[in-house]
Amino acid sequence: MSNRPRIAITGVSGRMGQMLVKNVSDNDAVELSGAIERTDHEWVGQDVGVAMGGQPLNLAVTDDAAQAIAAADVVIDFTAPTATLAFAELAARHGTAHVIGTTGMNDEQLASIANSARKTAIVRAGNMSLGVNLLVGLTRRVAAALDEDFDIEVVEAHHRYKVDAPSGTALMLGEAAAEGRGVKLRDVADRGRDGITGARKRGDIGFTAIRGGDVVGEHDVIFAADGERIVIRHLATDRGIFSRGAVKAAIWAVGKPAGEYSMANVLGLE
Ligand SMILES: NC(=O)C1=CN([C@@H]2O[C@H](COP(=O)(O)OP(=O)(O)OC[C@H]3O[C@@H](n4cnc5c(N)ncnc54)[C@H](O)[C@@H]3O)[C@@H](O)[C@H]2O)C=CC1
Ligand SMILES: O=C(O)C1=N[C@H](C(=O)O)C[C@H](O)C1
Repeated sequence: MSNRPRIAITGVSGRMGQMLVKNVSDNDAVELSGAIERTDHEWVGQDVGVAMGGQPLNLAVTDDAAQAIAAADVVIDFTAPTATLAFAELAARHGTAHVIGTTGMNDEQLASIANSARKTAIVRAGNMSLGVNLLVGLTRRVAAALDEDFDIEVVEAHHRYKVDAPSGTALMLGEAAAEGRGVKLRDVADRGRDGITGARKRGDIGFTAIRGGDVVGEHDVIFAADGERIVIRHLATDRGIFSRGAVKAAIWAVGKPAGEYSMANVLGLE
């Protein structure tokens, strides 16, 4: 009997799901114990390795999330908000740790996640890469050092299939900038300019989203003043950075007390 952490992965046919299956099954320190997809998905019942076009991994894709989550120590979840809420409730019921990469959740959905985190450890981040989580700290510090003569804009670009905007990462960076300035993002966020918008309001934090092609994920935080501009940039070229971060978070989360944690906690950045 192995005592390696047993990891279940949700949405295994997805862009992130497939990357996670590969990283977890290649990692000798952990065991891939569950491969979950939505009911009616054509992969359900097939070996997950074969469904991905590779060698068998001796694990069938299941739509029985309750059973797979109950049998795991930790579930890694990059799917969609409503699915993630249901997985969080299952993880809480079974005391399974939960790593959430899903973005696009509204305030009510985030409150439901916080409720599940009263019963199990949840690591949630709009971006699981080391680089972006370093950038978050940097953005907070630069925003704290500058006054409102510097207009803050967050610009992000992603592939044509992304369904939410601004990206989870853009919102993390916006939150960090607002924290640095000592304001609430909800009071200063300017999202979706169109038409006669009027001049920019001093102190606002603006968001712009570009969608196209196969862009993995690009984020700029711009501090623009009269006569100078600071740009902090992160470019992702490989989804492996998110996936490896999520596996690190999963190993870290096993055995942690109930609560909601960030990647900064996992990476020891705070
Ligand atoms: N936090 C981070 O570092 C990152 C977060 N993401 C986020 O992860 C999420 C997924 O992204 P992608 O993999 O690109 O999307 P995708 O559309 O390729 O994959 C989503 C998968 O979830 C599955 N799914 C949906 N509902 C389900 C359910 N009820 N049960 C089981 N499976 C279900 C779909 O069938 C699909 O396979 C998005 O919210 C994205 O923004 C993506 C990359 C990095
Ligand atoms: O949907 C994606 O692809 C990504 N989503 C995350 C986000 O919303 O920030 C992280 C990364 O940028 C890729």
